[in-house]
Amino acid sequence: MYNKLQYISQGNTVEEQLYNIHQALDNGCDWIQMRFKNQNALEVFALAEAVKFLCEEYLAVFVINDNVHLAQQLNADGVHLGLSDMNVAEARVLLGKTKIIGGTANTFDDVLQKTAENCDYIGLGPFQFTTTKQNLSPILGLEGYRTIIEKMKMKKIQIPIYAIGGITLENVKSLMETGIYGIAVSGLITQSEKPSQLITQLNDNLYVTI
Ligand SMILES: Cc1ncc(COP(=O)(O)OP(=O)(O)O)c(N)n1
Ligand SMILES: Cc1nc(C(=O)O)sc1CCOP(=O)(O)O
Ligand SMILES: [Mg+2]
Repeated sequence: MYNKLQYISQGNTVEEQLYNIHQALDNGCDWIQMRFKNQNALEVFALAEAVKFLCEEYLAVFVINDNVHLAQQLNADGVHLGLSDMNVAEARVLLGKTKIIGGTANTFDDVLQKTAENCDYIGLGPFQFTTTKQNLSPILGLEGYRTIIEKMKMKKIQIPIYAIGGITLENVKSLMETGIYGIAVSGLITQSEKPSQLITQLNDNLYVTI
């Protein structure tokens, strides 16, 4: 099954992105989502080629945010598609059955739609306010996850749910208790001064054996 911790990359230049992604890999992340928004195509391609190589070297999953054609061109492991990106069905035709296609949700109706589209996982957020992404959907908070996960259980929907948006180490235990599958984080890992210790602590809270 999928890793329970996703690192969503950040950085304003190819160099910054590569540094942050390399650091995440070096300190134990094994699922990288390359998220490099509003850049020119050549820079994005150059970064994606380098990240593909790094992820192969570290045996990490390599997912590209938004750009299905780039994921196809580089044979990435998958893509993450938001509510205003290419639809899942079209991406599935381009990428095929074996690639990972994740989708964004903010409401239970979004979850129903992503499930109907046969997404492989859902990024449900935002958990709380974050400056990493502009134009956030309404903030869910713990109660928002509890409500949506409960509705999923009633409908016997079992698609893996990743919480995303402003997540800190202190939030992980209570988020997992809502029934989510895992978490996706960006700033927490990027800005950490002790990334190895942080990633170990995150995984300790994510892979809790009962
Ligand atoms: C795991 C995960 N969940 C949600 C998102 C947000 O995707 P999207 O809504 O397309 O917004 P941008 O990331 O494109 O700004 C994500 N990237 N990853
Ligand atoms: C990429 C993204 N999508 C979100 C959503 O709510 O769909 S929140 C978000 C930013 C996640 O970064 P950080 O861990 O630094 O808050
Ligand atoms: Mg997107």
